[in-house]
Amino acid sequence: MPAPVVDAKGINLHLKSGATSLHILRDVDLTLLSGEVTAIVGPSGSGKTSLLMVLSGLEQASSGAITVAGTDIARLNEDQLAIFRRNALGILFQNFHLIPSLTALENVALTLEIAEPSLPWPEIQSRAAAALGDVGLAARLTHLPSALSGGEQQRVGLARAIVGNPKLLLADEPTGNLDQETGAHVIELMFGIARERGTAILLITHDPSLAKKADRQLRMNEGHLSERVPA
Ligand SMILES: Nc1ncnc2c1ncn2[C@@H]1O[C@H](COP(=O)(O)OP(=O)(O)OP(=O)(O)O)[C@@H](O)[C@H]1O
Repeated sequence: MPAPVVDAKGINLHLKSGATSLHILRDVDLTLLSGEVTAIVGPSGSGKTSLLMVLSGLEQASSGAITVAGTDIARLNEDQLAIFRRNALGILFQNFHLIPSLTALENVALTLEIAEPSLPWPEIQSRAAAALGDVGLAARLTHLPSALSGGEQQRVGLARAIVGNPKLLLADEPTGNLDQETGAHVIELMFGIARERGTAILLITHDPSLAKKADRQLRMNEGHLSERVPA
């Protein structure tokens, strides 16, 4: 059996809020396999985003062990973590975070250029265009974000997240700003691309109908992560 993309064991996260220390993640274990889509649901403030922060190395766990794509991320310094994020991770946010002055193609190309600076520019452009084609935006390459619908902007975000072929795609409420139908379309594209390429996906969502489309559903409650028993 291939090694999991994410192997996290006994993760605890304490954060300071003024004089008090909050226990945000409590003995979290998580294994994510290549090509598998896992959804996390749970109440607001239960620790879902915090878990994504820890898995991406943006927040350091207080205890526990985390291996992502074969790398023990606790051993990496800030510079190594930045390289790890560029090479192994794709991240999709609720707010699309596109650069407003760059076209769809330039937004995706810029990410690839940063991740793989040695690639020749024509190859960067053709891979960025292919990623936009994969999300159905081949006819929108030269549009600025302001000339794209919300769903199209999030598809540019998805193209940007997958253009470097990450092993792990982290998506935090990626459909939160979209209507139900548009959101479902983005999710289907995302799941299809990930399954085809063997990317592991961790999706945070408040929408039970989207969570149901995942291979596995987990529930975060007060920092505890458990299997979700579907209603
Ligand atoms: N930098 C921080 N310092 C102190 N506390 C924090 C910090 N970031 C998050 N928290 C707290 O950690 C808890 C978990 O937050 P988190 O954002 O992970 O929840 P969530 O489940 O993603 O919520 P939501 O569904 O509303 O996005 C919350 O109580 C939050 O106030």
